[in-house]
Amino acid sequence: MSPSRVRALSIAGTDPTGGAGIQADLKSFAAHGAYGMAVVTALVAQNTRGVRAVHVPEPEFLRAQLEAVSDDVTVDSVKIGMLATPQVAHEVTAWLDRQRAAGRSPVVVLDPVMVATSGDRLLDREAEIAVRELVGRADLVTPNLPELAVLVDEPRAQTWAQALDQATRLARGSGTTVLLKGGHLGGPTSPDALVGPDGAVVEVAAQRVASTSTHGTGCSLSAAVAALRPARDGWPEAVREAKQWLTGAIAAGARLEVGAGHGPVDHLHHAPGLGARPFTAQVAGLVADAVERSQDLPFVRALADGSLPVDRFEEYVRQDALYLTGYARVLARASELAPDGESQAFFARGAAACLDVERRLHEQRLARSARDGSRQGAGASPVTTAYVDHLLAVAATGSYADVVAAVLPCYWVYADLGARLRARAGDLTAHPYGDWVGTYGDEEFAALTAQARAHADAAGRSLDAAGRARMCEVLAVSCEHEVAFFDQVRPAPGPARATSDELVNAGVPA
Ligand SMILES: Nc1ncnc2c1ncn2[C@@H]1O[C@H](COP(=O)(O)OP(=O)(O)OP(=O)(O)O)[C@@H](O)[C@H]1O
Ligand SMILES: Cc1ncc(CO)c(N)n1
Repeated sequence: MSPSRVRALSIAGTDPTGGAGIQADLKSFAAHGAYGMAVVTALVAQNTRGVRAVHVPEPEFLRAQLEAVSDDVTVDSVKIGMLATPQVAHEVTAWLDRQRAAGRSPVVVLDPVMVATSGDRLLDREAEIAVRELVGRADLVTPNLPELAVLVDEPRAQTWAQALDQATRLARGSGTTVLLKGGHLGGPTSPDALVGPDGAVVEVAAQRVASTSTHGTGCSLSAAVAALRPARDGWPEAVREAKQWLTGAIAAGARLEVGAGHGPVDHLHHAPGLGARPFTAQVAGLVADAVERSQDLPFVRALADGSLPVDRFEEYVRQDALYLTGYARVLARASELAPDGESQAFFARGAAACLDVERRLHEQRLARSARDGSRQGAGASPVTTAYVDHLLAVAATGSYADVVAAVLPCYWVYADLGARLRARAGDLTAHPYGDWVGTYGDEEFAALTAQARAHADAAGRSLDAAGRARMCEVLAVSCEHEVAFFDQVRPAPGPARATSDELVNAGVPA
């Protein structure tokens, strides 16, 4: 059996701020599914603003690290970065030669690092010659324009055509494929080109991103290509994929908020679910705000202290029953769209429970009007209609995630408000609306709400930023409707404190 992942080794310097060097290489390997390993050539005290100091361990220690890896692990791919001194370059060259002599031939990508993005040197002048020797041992070398100039021992190219000409001579002379990086040219695009030893040129175009998050782009790109190459057909395939990933990583870099200089790229930008905050954590503030505003409404205050006239409570319950029939349809739609059996069953049970509640409320109303001849009241109010229409619109046009976000506030706002009212109301046995408060403030409803939140988080996990934003919008609108729903009933002044007899059947059971 072949191993499940490409085993990739970075031989490079460090960046304690994690944007360049070994640290960037390991992230880049992981971002492309490789198993990452690292041998340190130099310890660099640097950050996004510049290099402060470089410590190069003894060459013997570098050799010991390299041997520790190759004595034990089959290396499929090697990325070589900062070499610092001629001695370091010679050690790496000698190790590669020993690997080849032993019949091992990992893919070798050489990033001829000479200067950091900040402009600081990372390579001795004398080491430049030693790096030229290494080019011939690599399968791919990835110079930027200044590095290419050093490798061909000529002045820096001023145009893309001059750069291609230098790259062609380097490839022919060394027998190594060159990935020429145009990042330093300026202009609206950031073109790169693969130049083969036979002179064949494959250009890999990419949009230039207006961003200062370019610290370690060269490291990250060469590591990505090293991770991809053993699992792809050729250099063009590996480079195109890596470039596309890097362009996204540069664009997402600013949001990391790392450092005040040239910031790092976001290596994991293409895995939005990874490490991102759960959806419910993202919207918890919105829901808390809706609960705050609801609890201060005249209707809710009067409900909590029991001063609400019973006809006002009945009006609320009537609207709630009308709402629940619509809400049940939307829960059924969530069940229909659900990605797995558990969520399918959860929302189907929710729909059935709502219809049970609605039926009970309806029967109580019929019984009451038969008994005392009271009016049954009109149909759905504009406020109720607006809420139900919002839910039905999401159900008709939205994704499963959208529908789950839309139905969530009905659970969440009620559960949190119920818990507060319950705490505020004290002993419910003597409370005129004790049934209602007890139902929404109880642990069972809190558990259902926690499950609904978990389903929303699961739905949000695999979404990109736009999908998440849609969920947030839909939930925010539902929260507004929740508040408006409570606010539609004004506790009219009046003596009508509910009698216990009137209220026996008025509660809303779960
Ligand atoms: N602003 C940008 N937008 C898009 N791609 C960019 C941008 N800047 C650099 N790149 C790409 O990043 C890769 C590395 O670019 P560059 O030529 O700057 O290498 P480098 O100088 O070795 O990088 P570094 O020293 O920062 O590690 C190239 O593929 C280049 O096209
Ligand atoms: C260790 C190291 N390698 C490469 C670069 C180039 O960005 C850097 N800044 N640091």
